[in-house]
Amino acid sequence: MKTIPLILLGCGGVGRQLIQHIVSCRSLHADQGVRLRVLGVSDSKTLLAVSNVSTAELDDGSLLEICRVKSRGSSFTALAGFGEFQVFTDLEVIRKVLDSAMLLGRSAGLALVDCSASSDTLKVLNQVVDLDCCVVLANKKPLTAALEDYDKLVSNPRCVRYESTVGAGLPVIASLNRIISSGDPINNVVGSLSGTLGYVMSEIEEGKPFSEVVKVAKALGYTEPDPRDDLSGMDVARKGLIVARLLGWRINLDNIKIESLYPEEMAPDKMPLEDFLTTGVSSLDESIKERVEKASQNGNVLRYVCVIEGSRCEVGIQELPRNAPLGRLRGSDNVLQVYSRCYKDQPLVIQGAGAGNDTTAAGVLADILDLQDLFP
Ligand SMILES: NC(=O)C1=CN([C@@H]2O[C@H](COP(=O)(O)OP(=O)(O)OC[C@H]3O[C@@H](n4cnc5c(N)ncnc54)[C@H](OP(=O)(O)O)[C@@H]3O)[C@@H](O)[C@H]2O)C=CC1
Ligand SMILES: N[C@@H](CC=O)C(=O)O
Repeated sequence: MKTIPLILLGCGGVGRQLIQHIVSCRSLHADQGVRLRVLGVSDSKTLLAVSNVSTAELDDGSLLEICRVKSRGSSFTALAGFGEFQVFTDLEVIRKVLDSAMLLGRSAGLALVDCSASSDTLKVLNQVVDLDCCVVLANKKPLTAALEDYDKLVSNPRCVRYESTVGAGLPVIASLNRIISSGDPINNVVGSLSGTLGYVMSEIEEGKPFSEVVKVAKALGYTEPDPRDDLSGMDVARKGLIVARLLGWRINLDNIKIESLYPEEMAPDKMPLEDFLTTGVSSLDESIKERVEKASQNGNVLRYVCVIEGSRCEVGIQELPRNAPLGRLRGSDNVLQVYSRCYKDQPLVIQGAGAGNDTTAAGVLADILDLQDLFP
């Protein structure tokens, strides 16, 4: 039986769902001859990990209890004395991850799985890459950091997977990689890549207020921890950048033209999230309703679109015919149209649920399993 030892960073909506998937797929994975050995799980403050990473693992009871505690909103300290694990805080967290990577990297192997929404994980991810470990990301931020950090992170492509960063569980990165490695030049990519903005746009067409549907999108697990990451277009820009860099573009986030749905004075550094959700977002209801109605009078709908073409990478609202491929999208579905030599007149189209904890965590799990040939 193959074993994949892993440490999970981030135990929010996606991280917890990943743990649930790992536990519920035990017998499926056993039939496939592979076992996922979870050595540790962290949130923003604490890492719970086994002391002997060469032989031990967090048992399923402990993993499920970790999920229960975090979904109640409690901290990991509520688990003191529950299972056979040690508690690491502050600098000890990185030390434990790096010690594990040093010990396992060249023998049993280690996958560091980033389901956080933090930029702070970049350093440890790059350190474990240097130690011959694998990394799997749902978190877009490390991949959208400065080019030199990105280059380092993806320097050993066989050991890096990040399918869930674009289109959640949809096979976007894998499909693009196949086209690229076959020498088929990709000329143009157009997509609707935000589950949140897709959901928001199609719900306001039904007459619901913007502020209300933003809150529902958050409750459904579609938004980033701060939904302004979605509404500013920044989350889509990150996905655009990940795709553009995969296509070989040497660009950074500030080379992307981004349209925000809220004014500068509501930005995270100027308005607390709570104020944005209680008063800020509802002050936008009327202007967004007018924009949607104007498009509707022209027989059109509004969609938030990402375009990567020529030397242009931009994300913003477009008014599109209701029956256009992007206009027909409903709910949190994403669509990506890829034009290349082989897909010249009719694009390759990848479409389906593009957000949500279940599909995102399923994408992360599939990425981990995809690495199995690198493990003994
Ligand atoms: N939901 C979706 O549809 C999709 C999400 N993603 C990505 O998945 C990631 C997770 O999203 P989601 O689960 O919704 O986010 P949550 O906010 O629910 O969870 C984030 C988790 O990361 C932890 N965390 C924060 N900083 C660090 C850190 N420095 N080290 C380790 N852990 C940290 C948080 O800790 P604490 O609990 O202490 O706050 C929390 O447990 C995001 O990057 C998101 O963009 C990607 C595709 C789709
Ligand atoms: N917040 C994102 C989640 C997936 O990346 C979205 O709405 O698409």
